[in-house]
Amino acid sequence: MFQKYAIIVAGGSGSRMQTSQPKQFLPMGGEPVLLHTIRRFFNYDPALVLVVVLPEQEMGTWQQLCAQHGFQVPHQVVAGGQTRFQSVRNGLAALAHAEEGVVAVHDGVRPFVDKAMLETAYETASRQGASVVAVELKDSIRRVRGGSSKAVDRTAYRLVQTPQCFRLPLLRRAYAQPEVAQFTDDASVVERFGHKVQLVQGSYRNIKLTTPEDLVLAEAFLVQEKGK
Ligand SMILES: Nc1ccn([C@@H]2O[C@H](COP(=O)(O)OP(=O)(O)OP(=O)(O)O)[C@@H](O)[C@H]2O)c(=O)n1
Ligand SMILES: C[C@](O)(CO)[C@H](O)COP(=O)(O)O
Repeated sequence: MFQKYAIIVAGGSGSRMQTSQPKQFLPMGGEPVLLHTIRRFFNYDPALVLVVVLPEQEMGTWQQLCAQHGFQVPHQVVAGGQTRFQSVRNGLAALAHAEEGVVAVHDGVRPFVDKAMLETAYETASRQGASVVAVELKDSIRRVRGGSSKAVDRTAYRLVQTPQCFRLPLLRRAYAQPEVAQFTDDASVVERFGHKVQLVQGSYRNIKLTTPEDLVLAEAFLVQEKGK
C-alpha cells in the first residue's frame, strides 16, 4: 500500500462560465460544485490527504459555504496563483513534509470523477510514475493553418482529463521547472521534465465545467445518478 494525496485545484476565476460567482462555487444539485468534487475523493478513500487550492480572495466564501452545507470532509486549504501551474505548485508546497506516495492533481470543476477511474489512475502511477486519464475523440477534427484547414486522423489523438497521478517526488521535481506557456496540465510538466506518462481510460461523464451549457449537462448527470 502507498499513501495517497490529492491536490484539487479550484484557484481560477471561471471567466468562460460568465457568472459573477467563480464556477467552483456554483450550485449543482443544491450544493457547490467543489463540494461534490472533494466528496468524490473522500468517498473513494477516506484516508486520502486532501489539499484544496482556492483563489486567495475567496477563502472566506469557501469557509461560509462549508458551514452552510455542514461540510465536514477534512482538507487543507491553500491560496492559488495567477495560473493553474502556480496553483498546483502552491498545492505541492503544502505537501512539503510528505515523502513518498502518489498524488493526484484534479480540477475542482470536474465533479464526476469516479472511484474506478481514481483507482486505476493511482495504481498505474504507483507502478509507472505518471498516469493521466483520457478519452477518444467523438468528433472529426481538422488542423487549421493560415486561412485553410485539413482533416487529420482522430485516432491519433486523445482528449486529456484529470485526475493526473504521479509519484510525489517526481511531481515535486517536475514542478521545480520554470513555467512555460505550453504547460496546460500536469502531464505536460512531467513530460518536459523527461518522464513518460501512461494514459488510462477516462470517461465522457468526467466533464470539466467550463462554459454555461456544461452546467445543464451536470444537473442532468446528477438527476440520472440519483435515479439509480
Ligand atoms: N490560476 C488558476 C487557474 C485555474 N485553476 C483551476 O484549474 C482548473 C481548470 O481550469 P479552468 O477550467 O480553465 O478554470 P478557470 O481558469 O477558472 O476558467 P477560465 O479559464 O474560464 O477563466 C479549475 O478547477 C480552476 O479553478 C487554478 O487552480 N488556478
Ligand atoms: C487540466 C485540463 O483539465 C486537462 O484537460 C485542462 O488542460 C485545463 O485547461 P484549462 O484551459 O485550464 O481549462
